Amino acid sequence: MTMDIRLDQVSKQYGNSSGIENITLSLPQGGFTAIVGPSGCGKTTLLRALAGFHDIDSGTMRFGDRDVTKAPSRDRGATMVFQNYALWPHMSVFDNVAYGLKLRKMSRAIIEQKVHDVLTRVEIPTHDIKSRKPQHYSGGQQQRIALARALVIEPNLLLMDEPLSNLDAKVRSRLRVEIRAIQQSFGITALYVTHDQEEALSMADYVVIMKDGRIEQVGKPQEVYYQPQTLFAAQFLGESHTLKVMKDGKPMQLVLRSENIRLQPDQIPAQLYSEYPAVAFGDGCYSFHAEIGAPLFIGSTYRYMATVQGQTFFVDAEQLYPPGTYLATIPAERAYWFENGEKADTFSQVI
Ligand SMILES: Nc1ncnc2c1ncn2[C@@H]1O[C@H](COP(=O)(O)OP(=O)(O)OP(=O)(O)O)[C@@H](O)[C@H]1O
Repeated sequence: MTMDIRLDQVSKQYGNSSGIENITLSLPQGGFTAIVGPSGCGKTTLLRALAGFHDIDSGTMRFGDRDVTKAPSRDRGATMVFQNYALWPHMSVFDNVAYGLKLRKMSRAIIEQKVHDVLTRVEIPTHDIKSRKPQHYSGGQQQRIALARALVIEPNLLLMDEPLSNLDAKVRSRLRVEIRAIQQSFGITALYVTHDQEEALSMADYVVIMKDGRIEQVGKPQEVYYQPQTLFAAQFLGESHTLKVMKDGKPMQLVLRSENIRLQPDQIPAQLYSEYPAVAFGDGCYSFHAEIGAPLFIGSTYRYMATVQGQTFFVDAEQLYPPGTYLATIPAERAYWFENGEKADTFSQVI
């Protein structure tokens, strides 16, 4: 069975260091929610609190209609998939997956059926699962076995803690698609922790951005990427750069992403008549003059190091540009403005 999961004002401290603080979050039934954030921001603490692996200091957690705040882990019906697979090496794959069913005292025939079914759904051949141990499978296969072990007990909530970080890039991108498809086919509510923003954006229905134990922003992947609500969210996602600039006569922070900047050759040197560069607005774009250095070929595009009054940022472009002075332009809807760290309303005037 799967259900809505709700956390209200959940906090957990470890001595003086705060793990998570006042987390209020809903995980919609059957949805895939990814938590992303830098190391130490509290992602694992939140997952472990939901799993019931540790007590929380305050707040409530509900699984559907049920308050599980004080419920022991085994009564919550949440299962966890770990980075290191955590399969038992001395047990066969069959016994690994069957373990949770045996604890629930199911009949031998039902266990056989369920183990075969779930392994088939995660595409592990079942003819030799009683003789093969997990370590005789590839990393990607071991993670699919771990997923099968978590899913076979039909949990209310599937928790995944950086399940792909031990795998190489190619296997990782394939498993992203596979895990997402498996989650959808089971219709299970899932919470997935990663520090990889691409993973979060590409897999999830909802992305939670965390910083210092708190939630910065929650939204659909496109919302958090294109409409960041905090300076941190804007800086964290994408290849982002923060420039201190003058806008409408005020010093402000402009967060821009390398892929959104267009270059036009220009002879005018960077304007040096204030402490920070001045940004102009016209034709739906912000623009300023920048010095562009030699290109670096990074695969599908070139990356340029750009400088404006001593501040550097990268521009990604398919075209080859010789080093020199350029007008850098950014569509207004892709320019994120902050004043003293607070989101500023986008206002557009020619300056
Ligand atoms: N058992 C513990 N004892 C003391 N402090 C802890 C403990 N576990 C976590 N912390 C602290 O709580 C904060 C959040 O840790 P947590 O492991 O939840 O972060 P994370 O976002 O999962 O990090 P990472 O991406 O590095 O795994 C960190 O400051 C961490 O040092």
